Amino acid sequence: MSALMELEKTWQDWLKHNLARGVPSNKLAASLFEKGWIDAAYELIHKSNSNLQIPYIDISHNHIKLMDREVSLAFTCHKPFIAVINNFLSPEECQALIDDADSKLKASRVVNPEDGTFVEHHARTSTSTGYQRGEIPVIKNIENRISELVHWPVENGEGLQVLRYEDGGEYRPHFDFFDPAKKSSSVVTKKGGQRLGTFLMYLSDVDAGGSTRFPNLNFEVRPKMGTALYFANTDLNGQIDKLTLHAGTPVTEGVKYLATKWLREKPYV
Ligand SMILES: O=C(O)CCC(=O)C(=O)O
Ligand SMILES: [Fe+2]
Repeated sequence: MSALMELEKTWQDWLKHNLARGVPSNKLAASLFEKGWIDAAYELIHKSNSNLQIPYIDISHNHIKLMDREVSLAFTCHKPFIAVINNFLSPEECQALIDDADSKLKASRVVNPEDGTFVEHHARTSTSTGYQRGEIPVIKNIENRISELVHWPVENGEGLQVLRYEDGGEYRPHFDFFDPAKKSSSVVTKKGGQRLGTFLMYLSDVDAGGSTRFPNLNFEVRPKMGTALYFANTDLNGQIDKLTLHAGTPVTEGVKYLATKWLREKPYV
């Protein structure tokens, strides 16, 4: 049954009326979303020819059959949109990424808000390495799987990054979106536009610490090998959402490996 068809008659009339008078469908979808009718909001965006398309995960079922893997939703949050996806990667895929990345890791960098250059910073104490899209077969498969799950083209993804956090390693609270108010924004969005979503994959189990924490939302996701965490950095109107402030908390026992894929508004070429 279509989620739009399941809406109460008064809301269906409201929708028809506003569409007829030319209100953009993403604006109407945002109102549905605010009301908690997430499926209906996404269905509206998906069915309409709205210019603003956004990545979305179908949360109508607890298990999702993808082309090459069945995954399950362990946690969802509506505003901002957040989903924790279990069984997204196999242990073999996690190990293959770790094995390939291990010899290439270098100190991680962050974007300098003043000029858009990448610089080392005490707020991000991990080592990492970046890949081209499809650089090795395991990455190509994973990128296709992400694309299928979030309904977003592979071409709009930045290259995968693999990170390693050792004892005390962390990524202090930050946003992944580019703030239009910052000087660097025009430089970093030139290629691909805004970072609409963040797709993190935990490649290792960590004995203690190493959660991804959302300080403004009061929860954290603990790392578990093969689990993925997706969150939307902007709302349905394309506005940056400051509730997405997040951090990788210090690892206190063990080693945390993480793969990060940022999803852009437009093709990232
Ligand atoms: O380490 C984490 O859990 C968060 C990583 C992160 O925020 C990022 O790579 O942008
Ligand atoms: Fe981040």
